[in-house]
Amino acid sequence: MQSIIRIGSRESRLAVIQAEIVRQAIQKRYPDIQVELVTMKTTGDKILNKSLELIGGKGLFVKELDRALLDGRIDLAVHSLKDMPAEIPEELPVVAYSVREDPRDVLIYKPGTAEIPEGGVIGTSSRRRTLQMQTLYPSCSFQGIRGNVETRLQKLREENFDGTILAAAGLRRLGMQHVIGRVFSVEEMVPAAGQGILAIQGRKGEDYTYLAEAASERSRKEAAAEREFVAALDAGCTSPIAAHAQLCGTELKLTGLYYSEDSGKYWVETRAGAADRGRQLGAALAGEMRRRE
Ligand SMILES: NCc1[nH]cc(CCC(=O)O)c1CC(=O)O
Repeated sequence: MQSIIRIGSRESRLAVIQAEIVRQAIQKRYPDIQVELVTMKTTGDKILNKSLELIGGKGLFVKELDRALLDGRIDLAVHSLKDMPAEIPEELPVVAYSVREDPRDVLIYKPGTAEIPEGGVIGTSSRRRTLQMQTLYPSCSFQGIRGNVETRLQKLREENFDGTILAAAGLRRLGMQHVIGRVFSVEEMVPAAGQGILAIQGRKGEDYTYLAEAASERSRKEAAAEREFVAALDAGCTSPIAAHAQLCGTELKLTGLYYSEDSGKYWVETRAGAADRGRQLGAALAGEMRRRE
């Protein structure tokens, strides 16, 4: 085993905390190995003023780390699984999935308030969240809000927003769960595929048995079903298609959200299948929902 392990991550505070979770898990098991974080700015982080759609989508947040992994400047990269594109390069597979943090989305009210007023303005750039919020808060309007978690909370304080929606996972990892106003159930607001799970990416053909204790089989199974559902239906990174799976014993329960660009309607459905056949379950639910359109 190597004497030093370098873990790459984006520079945001949340990304560093997430990489640190993985670093500590490895360090705890292998105290004699040096485990280091290497942070880097990604194209997606540099161009915050343009919409993700214009600049080329999710992949932008991972490209620089992919390159560093290929070059051997880092040995692992830690990502929020939900930010990873459907197509992951074959040479850079996900070699472990973390235990899942709270997968739910939450609503944060403007500081000093405890509700969204009639006709209020919700800050979100996510079509998935906007679509489901229109059902929950039909009188509200929606405006884009971008940046990392801290920036969005700052915009909520200073700009004309009555609320914003974030992932509970990110807030909890940042120790900022006190800002949470309302927690949405995964049925009310189907989370993004992979939400709350950290993906640890490595190089093909290398031995990553040292990650065994940092990895969750449960997350791997849930992620397989969720990501297959999205991959089977997805038109692109800004599509509102969403999925959430829960392992219950030997069974996986998968909830999928399917959106039709033609009709502007969406459907949420749940289906169960064998725990070790997550991909088949994701594909089956996707096929079923597409036919229902
Ligand atoms: N889109 C940004 C992003 N990517 C990952 C998280 C944190 C939650 C997670 O790990 O799934 C967030 C913040 C958010 O959506 O509120």
